[in-house]
Amino acid sequence: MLSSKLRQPIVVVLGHVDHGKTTLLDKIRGTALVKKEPGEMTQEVGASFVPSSVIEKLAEPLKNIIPIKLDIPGLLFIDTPGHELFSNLRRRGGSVADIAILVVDIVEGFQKQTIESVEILKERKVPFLVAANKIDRIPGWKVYDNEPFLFSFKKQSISVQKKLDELLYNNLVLQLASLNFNADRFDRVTDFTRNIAIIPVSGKTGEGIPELLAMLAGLTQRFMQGKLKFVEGPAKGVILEVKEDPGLGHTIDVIIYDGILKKNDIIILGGVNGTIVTKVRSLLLPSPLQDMRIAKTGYRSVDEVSAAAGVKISAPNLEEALAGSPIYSVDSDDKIPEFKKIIEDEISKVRFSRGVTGIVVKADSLGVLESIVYGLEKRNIPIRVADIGPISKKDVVEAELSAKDAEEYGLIAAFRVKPLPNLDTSKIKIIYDDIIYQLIDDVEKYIEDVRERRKRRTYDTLILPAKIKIMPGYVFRRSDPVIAGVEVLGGIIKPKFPLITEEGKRIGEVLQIQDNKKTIDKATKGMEVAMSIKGNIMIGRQINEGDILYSDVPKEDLEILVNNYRDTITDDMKEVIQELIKIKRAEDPLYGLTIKI
Ligand SMILES: Nc1nc2c(ncn2[C@@H]2O[C@H](COP(=O)(O)OP(=O)(O)OP(=O)(O)O)[C@@H](O)[C@H]2O)c(=O)[nH]1
Repeated sequence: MLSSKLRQPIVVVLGHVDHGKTTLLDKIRGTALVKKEPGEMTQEVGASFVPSSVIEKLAEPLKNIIPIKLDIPGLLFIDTPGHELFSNLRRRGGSVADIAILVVDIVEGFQKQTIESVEILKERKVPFLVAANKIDRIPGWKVYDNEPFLFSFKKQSISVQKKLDELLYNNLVLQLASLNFNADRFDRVTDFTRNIAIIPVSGKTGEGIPELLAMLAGLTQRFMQGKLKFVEGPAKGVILEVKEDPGLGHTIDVIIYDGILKKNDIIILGGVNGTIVTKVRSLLLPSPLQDMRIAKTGYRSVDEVSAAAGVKISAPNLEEALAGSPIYSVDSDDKIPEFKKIIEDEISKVRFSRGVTGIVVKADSLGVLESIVYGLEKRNIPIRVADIGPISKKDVVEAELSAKDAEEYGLIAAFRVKPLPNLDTSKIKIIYDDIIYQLIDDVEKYIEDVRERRKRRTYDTLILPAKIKIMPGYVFRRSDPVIAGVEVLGGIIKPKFPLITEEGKRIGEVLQIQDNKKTIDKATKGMEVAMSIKGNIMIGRQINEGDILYSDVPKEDLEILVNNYRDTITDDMKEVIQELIKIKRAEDPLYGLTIKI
């Protein structure tokens, strides 16, 4: 029988923050719970199983539109949505997840993390469909709880129907097209191998859930027969999370995607300090009748689990187990070296030390480390070391070595890891974040900032605040360039400084300064000097004798002056700064906002 040969597809949920991932997953689980017969739903760790009988029941009213006869046993949903756990569902060259639901708020459309989700799905080669969520928020939408979308849609007013299709087109179809994906509302797709199906749903009201489940089941069954073939042999899986459980010590939550895992099996997995070979002490599943999401305490022990399944493994020596690492069971000791090598090879691709000038990346799990490295490399940020575990002396030394070549790379990007005690990290920068993409953004921004600052860092290259007055009766040349006697009223003026009027209008830049016919490189308060000013100006037009001019100090230069060279600021320069801030604020409300003088 075919049905016994296919395993359940593993489904993940991704999307932008607050677009409704958790609500949608809860609704799917809740809907399934209502429709199930006693004993139909098995308990899992880190995942929820929705059996095909439930999906068929939910899709029954739709049988004329989406006819489904399911051969897969059901769908296995990974319970925690989002990038971080998804990263740990890694498998060589791809993901353990068979299909993903990309949740997008239909009203808000694609946001930053939606695009990042698409990128990460592309990278891991996971097909996806789109849940256009929160349709109940469309103005005028009438709620028909838990109905198939197509039924509820039919009962909406023409204007609401139009609005939905408009939002769907503008916020989803066009956005996906810009990422090179063809997509359409699921009931208009004729070729599912070329088009991504968009299913309008509401995680709040349950509308559209029947179609969402039917599409997931139908598509995986139809297009993934090969991948879903169940193999009776030893288990293959991935470590989702490493935990310390009361009374159990260190355990690992594992997703088994192939084969069967039995109590007392020898298992091989990746550890922080090398591969771990151990023996399954017990296989644990949540106790029956317990909400799987809060199943933290009571577990029941089983003799075996078969793919696909989420299970907690208790075994000796799991303290150093590595989330995101592959895990294999073997049926004979001879095979241990072979699988050890497979795991070592795979892990060494993700953990590396290259000796190039670049940053150091430290993370607490293999999958996350891999995602961060991938994200940084896509932004052309070089990486010297990528590794697991707390920040050590060696990491700091590596970052310091990079900093010698380029200050901006004297940086450690840390994901859920901390420095070891008593570590001197004063010579380098550490950026911490628990959100992968935030960390990548922050790293990129820091590198750019250091570069930007370096460009202007030295005092000699700063444009300093200055206030000058064109002395009446001392104009020697009215234009091209203007040559006039000026009095320095405050600050320091130098050749090449751009000048502005009291109204903030740019009028040219200082060409040369002379004192008693000798060219000088700067003039300070109280000096009366001859100055040439180049620019498209004429005395009598844009400026007049007796006018006051200021140097046009860029915002960054002012910040650097105040932050790094505070002791060079004289009282008269301070006054000029205050006047400059007033002038420049008219155009840039942020000018001088961050400085204190
Ligand atoms: N009206 C409406 N509100 C929804 C729907 N789905 C989710 N929400 C609301 O949107 C907010 C965010 O929902 P979550 O499920 O927490 O979103 P999430 O994507 O899991 O958010 P994170 O876990 O923070 O990334 C909550 O206030 C939900 O009640 C929906 O279909 N309709």
